[in-house]
Amino acid sequence: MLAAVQKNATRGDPRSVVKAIDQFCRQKEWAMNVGDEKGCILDSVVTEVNPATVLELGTYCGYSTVRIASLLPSNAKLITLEFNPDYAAIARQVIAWAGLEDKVQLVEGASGDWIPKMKEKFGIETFDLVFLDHWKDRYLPDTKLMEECGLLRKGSILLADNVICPGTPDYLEYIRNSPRYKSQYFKSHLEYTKVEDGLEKSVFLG
Ligand SMILES: O=C(NCCCCCn1ccc2cnccc21)c1cc(-c2ccc(F)cc2)cc(O)c1O
Ligand SMILES: [Mg+2]
Repeated sequence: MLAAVQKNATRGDPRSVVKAIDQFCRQKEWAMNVGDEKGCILDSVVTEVNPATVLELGTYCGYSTVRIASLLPSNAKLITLEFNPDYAAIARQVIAWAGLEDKVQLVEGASGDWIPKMKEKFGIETFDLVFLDHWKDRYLPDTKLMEECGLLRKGSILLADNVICPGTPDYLEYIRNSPRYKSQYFKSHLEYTKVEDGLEKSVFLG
């Protein structure tokens, strides 16, 4: 995938990086990027929220990192967390090829360890937008952890990938029934397939 980006995408052009990855995943080999269809929904939410601070849980190869960072205002910060060092190494190169390294801080480690340290380590007060795309059984515990650590403010937006496939039933149950969130489901498809999937957008009400 990285070779395809370096071969087919223009340095400093995030859109060409996104296009090169999508082409590779359609023509050569499937990969678990959010993809072009759900990616358009992600773009519209990022544009609408126009966040100053973003947390992405699950960098993978940096596809959604590039999509988000390319839409951020100049002073905005995106912190992206990746557990797998091999994925992180690839993502750093993809993000650099897109010319977005100044907007992105890639951190290696587990969400459960890093979320409690966000304030002290990165001088973050609260996140305007959180994109959840990591282990599906961590969406719920990490959302509760973010609440407990005071990382969400009235109006913070959570956008969760894969709420249908692979699925995050406990997260959906919680977020859709909690009086502290207003949720909306964006029906779509699993990246590069016809299988149903979707994004759940939730506003923290404080
Ligand atoms: O598993 C998925 N993503 C998570 C990958 C591992 C994340 C690890 N990680 C990263 C940061 C981090 C921080 N703390 C702890 C752990 C952390 C995923 C899977 C599918 C999928 C796969 C097969 C299939 F047949 C259908 C669908 C599609 C997606 O879009 C996905 O996102
Ligand atoms: Mg995903």
